[in-house]
Amino acid sequence: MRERMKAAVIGGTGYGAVELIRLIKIHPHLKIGTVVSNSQAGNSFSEAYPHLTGILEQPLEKFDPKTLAEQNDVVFLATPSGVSSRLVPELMEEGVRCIDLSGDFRLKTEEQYESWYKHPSADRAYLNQAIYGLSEIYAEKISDARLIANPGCYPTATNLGLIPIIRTNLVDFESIIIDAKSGVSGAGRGLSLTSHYVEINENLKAYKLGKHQHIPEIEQVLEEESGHPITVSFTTHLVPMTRGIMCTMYVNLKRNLSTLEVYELYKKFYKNKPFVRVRPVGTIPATKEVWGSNYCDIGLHVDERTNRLTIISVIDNLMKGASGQAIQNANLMFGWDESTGLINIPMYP
Ligand SMILES: NC(=O)C1=CN([C@@H]2O[C@H](COP(=O)(O)OP(=O)(O)OC[C@H]3O[C@@H](n4cnc5c(N)ncnc54)[C@H](OP(=O)(O)O)[C@@H]3O)[C@@H](O)[C@H]2O)C=CC1
Ligand SMILES: CC(=O)N[C@@H](CCC(=O)OP(=O)(O)O)C(=O)O
Repeated sequence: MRERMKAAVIGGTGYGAVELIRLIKIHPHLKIGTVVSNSQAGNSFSEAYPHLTGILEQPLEKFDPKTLAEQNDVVFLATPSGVSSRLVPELMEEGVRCIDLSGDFRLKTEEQYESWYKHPSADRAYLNQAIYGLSEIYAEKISDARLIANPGCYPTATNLGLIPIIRTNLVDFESIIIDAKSGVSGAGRGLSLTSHYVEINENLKAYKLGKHQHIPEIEQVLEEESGHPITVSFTTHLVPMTRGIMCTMYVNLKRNLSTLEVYELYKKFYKNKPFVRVRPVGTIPATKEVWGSNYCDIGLHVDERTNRLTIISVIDNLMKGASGQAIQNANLMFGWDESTGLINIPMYP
C-alpha cells in the first residue's frame, strides 16, 4: 500500500484550517502531520474544536520551519493576509511545498497588493514563483508548482462563471457587473462587529464598495484569459447564513445568442471538469445545492430583450472557495486524480 503523504496546517484554529483537517482526515493519500497554532500551541485540537473529540487529539504546535519541513510533505497556510508572506519564504528555504489560502501570493505585483490590501507585500522573488491555483484553468502549471496561491472565494465563483464566455469574442468586455453574496464564515472565525449575530441576523448588507481586495484578482485572471484590459463592477453582500457564495453576473453580448447556445458553449468548456456542473437550461443553482461540497454550479440565462447574459455561480466558500480547492490543488501537485478525497454529495437540506 502507498505511504500517505504528511500535510501540515498553519492557522490551526481558524475555519479554513478546520475544514482542511476534515478533508485531510478522509483523504486516501494524505494524513495529518503538524498542526500549528499561534494562539493555542500546547492545547489539543479537540479543545479548540470539541466536535473532533476522539478524532483529533494531537497537540497544536508552535511554528518552526525546520521541523515542519522535515516532518511534512506539504504545508497548507490558512492564516490572515500578511502572515504567509513572512512564513512561506522560511518554509520554502527548507524545501517544503506550500499551498497558501490567503491573498498574499495571488497578485502579480507588490504595488497592486499594497494598494488593495494596505500592508506590505510578499517579496517579488516569491510572487514570481507562485502559481495561481484556479484548478480547472491552470491544472498543468499547478502540477509543477512548489508554491500555490489558492484563489479567493469570490474570485473562484466569479471567474469560473465568466471565463468560458470571456474567452470568446462574443462579449462587451467593458460591461461586466458582478453582484456577490457570501455567508458569514467567509469572514473567518475572529469576532468583529460586522459578523456579530445581532448585526447579521434578519439583515442584508453590502460592504467594501469599490474597494474589495478581490477586484484586482478577478481582473488579473479575466485579462489573462481574454487578452483584453478589463475593469469590473463588483459589489459584495453579507447574507445571514453560515456557508455559501452566490455571484450573479451580467455581461452584454455583442451578437444575438440563445440560452441554449451559451449552455452548449459552457458544457463543452467544462466537459472533463468534475467539480463544475453547468445546470440545464431553465434551472438556477442555489447555495444549499453545493453545501459542504467542492462543486461550483453555474446557471445561465440570455435575456433576449436586453441581449444580456446572466450567469449565476454558486460555491461553498470553505470548500471550492478555500480548503476544498486547496486539496484539489494538492491532488494536482502530487499527480493524483484531482477529485481524490473530494467527491461527496452536497448536504441537502
Ligand atoms: N473563510 C473563507 O471562506 C475563506 C478564507 N480565505 C482565506 O484563508 C485564510 C484563512 O481564513 P479563515 O480560516 O477563514 O480565517 P480565520 O480568521 O478563521 O483563521 C485564521 C487563523 O490564523 C491564525 N492567525 C491569526 N493571526 C495570526 C498571526 N498574526 N500569525 C499567525 N497566525 C495567525 C489563527 O489561528 P491560530 O491562532 O490557531 O494560529 C486564526 O484562527 C485567510 O487569509 C482568508 O482570507 C480564502 C477563501 C475563503
Ligand atoms: C464574508 C467576508 O467577509 N468575506 C471576506 C473574504 C475574505 C477573504 O477570503 O480574503 P482573501 O481571499 O483576500 O484572503 C471579505 O469579503 O473580505
